[in-house]
Amino acid sequence: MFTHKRADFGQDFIFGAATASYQIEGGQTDGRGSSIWDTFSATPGNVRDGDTGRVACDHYNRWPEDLDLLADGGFDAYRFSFAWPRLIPEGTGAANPKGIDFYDRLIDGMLERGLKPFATLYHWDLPSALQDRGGWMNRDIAAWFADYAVLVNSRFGDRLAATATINEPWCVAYLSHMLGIHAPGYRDIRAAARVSHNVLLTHGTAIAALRAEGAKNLGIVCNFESAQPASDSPEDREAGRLWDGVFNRWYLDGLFKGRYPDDVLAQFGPHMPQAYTDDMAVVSAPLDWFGINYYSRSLWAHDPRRSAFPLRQVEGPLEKTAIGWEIYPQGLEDILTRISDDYTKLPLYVTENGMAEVEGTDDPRRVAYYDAHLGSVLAARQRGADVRGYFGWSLLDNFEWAEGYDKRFGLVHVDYQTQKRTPKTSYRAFQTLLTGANNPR
Ligand SMILES: OC[C@@H]1[C@@H](O)[C@H](O)[C@@H](O)c2nc(CNc3ccccc3)cn21
Repeated sequence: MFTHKRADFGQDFIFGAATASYQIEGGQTDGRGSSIWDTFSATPGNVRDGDTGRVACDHYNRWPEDLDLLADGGFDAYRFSFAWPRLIPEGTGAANPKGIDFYDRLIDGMLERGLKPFATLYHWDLPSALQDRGGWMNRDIAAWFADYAVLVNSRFGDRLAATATINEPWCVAYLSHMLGIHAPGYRDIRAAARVSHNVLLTHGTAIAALRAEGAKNLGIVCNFESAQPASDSPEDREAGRLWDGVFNRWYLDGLFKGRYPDDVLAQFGPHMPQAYTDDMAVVSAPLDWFGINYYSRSLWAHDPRRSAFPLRQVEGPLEKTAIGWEIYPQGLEDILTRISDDYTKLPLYVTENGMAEVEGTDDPRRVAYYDAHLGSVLAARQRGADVRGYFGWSLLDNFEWAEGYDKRFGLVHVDYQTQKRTPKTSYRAFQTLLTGANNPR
């Protein structure tokens, strides 16, 4: 079990678990439109074992059981995402009544169980029809997304505890348009530069539209890692700092200082959209809270072979998870205090933290991982960071993007042949922390 007690976090601290629509819902029916992850995963070579989200955890049909797992575990909140193609199949235009009905029932189901709905408007499943129109590379996506956000707010906003516009703009931009590892799979510095701006412009445009509708408790979720040099050489120290710019400072500086970091701009060079500086007031729109996803650290060395972003990742020596990420709890304390000290005094939520582990329901390593990272949250709070909540990633084993179903992050095991859910030891650890009991269902 954990070494911490619920009282250590204060009575108002929120504990939750997180998921995302494409990773768990399945339900490619009832008017849901195609998403870029449907097409990306259907393309051979993009996802391990050719896995897709066609069925996933069948959450579209099994959501009552999954909400029961959250309630029985003693969680206060559920971080979920809306599937844009389920609500507006073509991305713009007519809404899908069956999509609205699904999320109506899901959100009411949370409220009936005393779970606070923490919503994310976009967790990577862009409607394919919008990709046909340029997707994130088209500046018009800001208006398309704002209209979608206003629809969500009009139908569900009065029941949501908190709303994030976008999950992990770095993944939407760099991972998906520079590295090509996620959908739509571009490997193009010009696309990456333009999307790195458009994704934040879209966020800010949606915030303005939602404010005009009277929406409250608005934020964004960004992913951070502790970017460190692979050696003490000046070149490697510069490489570590540049990656910190790419992964962390681009978003922190953009959102909270209204400017992009010069070292990253220098790498993007002439590929930035013209007059992007005119958008920075919109990009840095005031927020009500800020979400931090943290998993690990990364080590970087100078790589002179590369004209842009001259760096390469180096494998580190620390214990690793089943997805190969080093276990480095200190990095969570560091990023929380850095954001609080250098960027914003907004309420902070750890909106994702967790680890991939080999299949099985007894997961002592994951218990130790969570215990250590919860300790980092406490340490950051003691250093003045206003951390208001923590969400474990993930409630369920699920579709892990390019890794398919091979990598399991769940507190609850899923047998994909039978869809049987089985709480793991780590779920029991949270249940004991949150309810004082270890009451197997
Ligand atoms: O990979 C685990 C989770 C993933 O399932 C979530 O959908 C996503 O929000 C998420 N973000 C990270 C951290 N960022 C990241 C870094 C490299 C590749 C992919 C994601 C991890 N995760």
